[in-house]
Amino acid sequence: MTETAWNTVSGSDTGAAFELFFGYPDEASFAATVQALVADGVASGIARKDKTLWGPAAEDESGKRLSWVSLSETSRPLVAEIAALQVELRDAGLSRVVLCGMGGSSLAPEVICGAAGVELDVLDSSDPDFVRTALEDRLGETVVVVSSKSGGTVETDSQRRAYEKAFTDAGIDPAQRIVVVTDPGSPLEKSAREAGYRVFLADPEVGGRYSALTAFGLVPSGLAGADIGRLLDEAEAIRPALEADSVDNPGLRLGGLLGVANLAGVDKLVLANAGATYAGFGDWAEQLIAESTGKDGKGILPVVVDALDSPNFVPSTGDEVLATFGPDFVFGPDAEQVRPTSGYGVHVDAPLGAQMLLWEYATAVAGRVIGISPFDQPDVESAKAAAREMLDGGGETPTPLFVQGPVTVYASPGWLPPEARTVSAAVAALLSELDQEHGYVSVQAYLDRHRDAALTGVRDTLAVRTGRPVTFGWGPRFLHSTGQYHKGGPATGVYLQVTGDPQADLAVPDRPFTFHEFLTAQAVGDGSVLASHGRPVLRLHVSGPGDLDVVREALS
Ligand SMILES: O=P(O)(O)OC[C@H]1O[C@H](O)[C@H](O)[C@@H](O)[C@@H]1O
Repeated sequence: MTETAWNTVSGSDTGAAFELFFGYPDEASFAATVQALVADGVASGIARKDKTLWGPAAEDESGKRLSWVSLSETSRPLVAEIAALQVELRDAGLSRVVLCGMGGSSLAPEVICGAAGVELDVLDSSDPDFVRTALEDRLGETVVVVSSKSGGTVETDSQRRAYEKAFTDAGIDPAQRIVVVTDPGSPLEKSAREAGYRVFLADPEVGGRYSALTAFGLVPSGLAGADIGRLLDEAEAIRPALEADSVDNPGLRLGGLLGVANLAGVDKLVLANAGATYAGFGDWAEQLIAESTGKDGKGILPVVVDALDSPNFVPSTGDEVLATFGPDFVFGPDAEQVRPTSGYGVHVDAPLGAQMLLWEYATAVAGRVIGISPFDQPDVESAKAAAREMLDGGGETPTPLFVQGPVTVYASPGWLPPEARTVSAAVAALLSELDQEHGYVSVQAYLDRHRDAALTGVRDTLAVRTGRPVTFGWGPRFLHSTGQYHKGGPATGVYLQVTGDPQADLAVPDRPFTFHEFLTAQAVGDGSVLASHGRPVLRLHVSGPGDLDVVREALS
């Protein structure tokens, strides 16, 4: 066990409500890193949108991605505009809000609404059962927010088409029900204007995963009834602390800690909720950190766990920073409290708006320390291209290796021994490929994340079985989050895909593919890209949702 030095920083002197508790094994390198960040004026540089902070190669992207620093001010006019629309919609009897959007266009509203205790149905899937269930629920009271920064994300486009058809078939004018959030000049802006939809344009100089406080975070959340004015207040209150070139700056400290840990070979961040009301924060932070840092063979893999006693949080494997968010203090020098094996731990207590801005700063700072550009996502496109190729009839149709009962087994070439001809043997072979120093297991379920929620339990099962970090992601949602890290980060993962036949497929209106064909193309496409990076991919395809028990058994 590495000895840890513990340290706190709080906002009590500045009037901002935050407290951070840090632990690190090597005080000298942590202090030197933070002092260098102070001396280089990194905090004030980020605040004034200095695009040179991440090196010449990153300048083009950084130059158009730094407006998130002042959103607590620049987004303020949206609050009244959204409130007026909310009243109008409520008066028209529209009490249910559905959000169609992926990654940065849906993860923030999900956590904001969860924290506020207001209902927001997030439709971030191409699973036909999941989409159909959303379409069939209270259509007469539903308003749909379609959010896409690029305006070209196929999942979001397909969901919009499905809702347009459902409204039209029900004799409802889609223009009365669809609200669009997009960047100025996107294809979605054009088609939405032509269709007569209400359009909110977002700040184009903010990337998707930094867009929580833009129209992408605020419009769906405000329409669902969250107090978005307060969210902006919380972010505004912590801004001075984040912009200060001071060793007490919580963004420099958190980012410095992540960066120093990563340079020392610690490449996972196990994130647990320690009593925060904003439970989905881990999923939001996962996208921010994985997409921002996971590239050029470097990066930090977030491992989001359910609870403080989840495997991977206790005990940890030694290549992880343990992190908690929320009010409950769990780390400390006492043996009674959690002691990270790597020596690196951090607890962040702050209201949601402050928490979001703080992690954005910290991620940008960590990017500088690690030496990557925190604003691009160079490897996300490869999976999209492979899915497109499959849908266009190109790409290789996968051949099953064997069938066992309701499970059909596929594997990427070159690693599964020919004698492994049961599901259990195939799983054991995949897990035997795990590097014991830095390896991780990524479980990727291309299923209905509401109906099949019980499958998430396999994360803990596999974490206990392997003693290694295990992530669980729903496809295609994770493709817009950890997907970048899987392909761009260190090549240490083993990948277990779970796919299934739907109860019934669903056509994507006016497109030459169905939702199930699209979902399958996404799984196969991403699997082929992972395999092309030399990583082992095992796919277990079940005949129906009832057959997931067989998969669960094979994993235990
Ligand atoms: O908002 P959109 O343009 O539809 O993009 C949704 C998501 O797409 C990609 O996966 C990007 O890597 C994400 O950063 C982004 O949040």
